[in-house]
Amino acid sequence: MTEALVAGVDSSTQSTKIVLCRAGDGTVVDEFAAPHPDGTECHPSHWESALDKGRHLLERAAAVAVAAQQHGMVALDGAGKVVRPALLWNDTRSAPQATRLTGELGGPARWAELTGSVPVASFTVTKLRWMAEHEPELAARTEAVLLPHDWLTWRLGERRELTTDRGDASGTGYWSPATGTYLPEFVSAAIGREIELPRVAAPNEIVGELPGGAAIGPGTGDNMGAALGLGLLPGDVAVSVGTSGTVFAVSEVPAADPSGMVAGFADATGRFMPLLATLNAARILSSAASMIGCSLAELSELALAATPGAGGLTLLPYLDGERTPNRPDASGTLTGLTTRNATRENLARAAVEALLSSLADAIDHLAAQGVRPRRVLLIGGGAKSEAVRRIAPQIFGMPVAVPAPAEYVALGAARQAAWALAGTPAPPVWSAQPVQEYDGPPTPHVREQYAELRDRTARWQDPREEQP
Ligand SMILES: Nc1ncnc2c1ncn2[C@@H]1O[C@H](COP(=O)(O)OP(=O)(O)O)[C@@H](O)[C@H]1O
Ligand SMILES: O=C(CO)[C@@H](O)[C@H](O)COP(=O)(O)O
Repeated sequence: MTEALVAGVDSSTQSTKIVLCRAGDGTVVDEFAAPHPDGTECHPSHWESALDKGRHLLERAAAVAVAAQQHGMVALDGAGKVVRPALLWNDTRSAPQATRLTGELGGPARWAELTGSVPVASFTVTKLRWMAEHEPELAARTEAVLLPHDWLTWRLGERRELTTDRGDASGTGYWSPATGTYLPEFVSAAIGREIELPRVAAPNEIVGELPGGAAIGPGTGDNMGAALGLGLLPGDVAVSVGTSGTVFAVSEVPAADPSGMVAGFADATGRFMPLLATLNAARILSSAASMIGCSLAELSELALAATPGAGGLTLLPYLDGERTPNRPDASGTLTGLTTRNATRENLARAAVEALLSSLADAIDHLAAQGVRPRRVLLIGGGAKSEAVRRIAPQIFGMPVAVPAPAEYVALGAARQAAWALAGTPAPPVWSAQPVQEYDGPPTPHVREQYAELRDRTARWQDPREEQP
């Protein structure tokens, strides 16, 4: 009898990826990828169209599950129609609403205690408030709100029931990882009334079937999917260089950081997942490559040809504002430029060092919450860069393990599908990917250069922020 196949979807900011795997050990037998519009808002129909192009993989699966970019606001009317393009995790227009909601509902400490996080513009709850203030007629038509993975799962299952999972629910700002319950008063504070929220399914629950009978798992947020796909263990810290930069770990206890740096999310297996997300990551590299007029591969070679510190050239990579730290109005800044260091190599190096310094700050904040990395795993599209791999240990001050490039978010979704199919208490044990170790001499002066620029610009780029 041929072994059952399972399919996992990753509907992320820039593209849709699907893997078809053997349910028993996760061996990938087929893959698919298709771009969809990125930006900071996107009509969900584009995600569905991209997914439909890969439906031939889903039709070979006995079970499927969808992981997707977190936080996006998919507002539905009473007939289940999308009322507006989804505002996405990287849209910063609701930053003022995040500030107001934080103050109205007890301040950062209470938000952290009740929801695990202090809301910034990424969080769904702030987008609901933005819509209520700026698009009242659309808010009045909104009868339910879903996340991107919820909506795709609902559409795949022929709209049987609105469901979500703990992992993605924990990024809304109106669900509590500590109690596992919704906070309807937070939704009412945002949109002015209670609206329908998806039921939070169990981590391995079958929540629907495809027309051909394949089971559909609950799905999850993309970072929760990546943790499941990596088989992240306590002590591991994942650093993902995708459209977003994320630093996360799995934990047996919920996090609650009143500073707002660490988001206290839930994972996809019933545990917790403290996480920091930056708005700028892989696109720091593509922007630098565009400025220099080179490919990403050439950018890597140029960066490796320069010396640590880029001759004093330092980039603050807040190209679209920044989420962590919460500086939505910031912009990128290049400093230290002289006739001596103005080279393509130094600009490429400064871009890589900016990306990695930003992520090193995130690792430090996670450690301050008690999550000290035993091992750092580097994943995401940006981890394909040899310069990123070789410079990361120097900036992080510790060795870095780079698993073989794979679509870990989609793999995690496929593993969840296999878990739902098996109905076992724990997810199936899948073969771990081989890792390549990178190490190098620490270069603390690079982070000192970065920290000085980061802190100096905070004083003049974000006048709204309270200065210490
Ligand atoms: N060799 C490379 N060097 C640097 N960046 C890369 C490389 N390959 C892909 N990327 C970048 O990785 C990003 C996509 O990574 P991915 O993890 O798939 O992101 P997401 O999950 O947000 O779609 C793109 O911005 C792309 O430019
Ligand atoms: O907002 C977050 C995490 O809180 C982002 O990680 C989004 O989930 C987008 O992920 P990618 O498109 O970068 O995978």
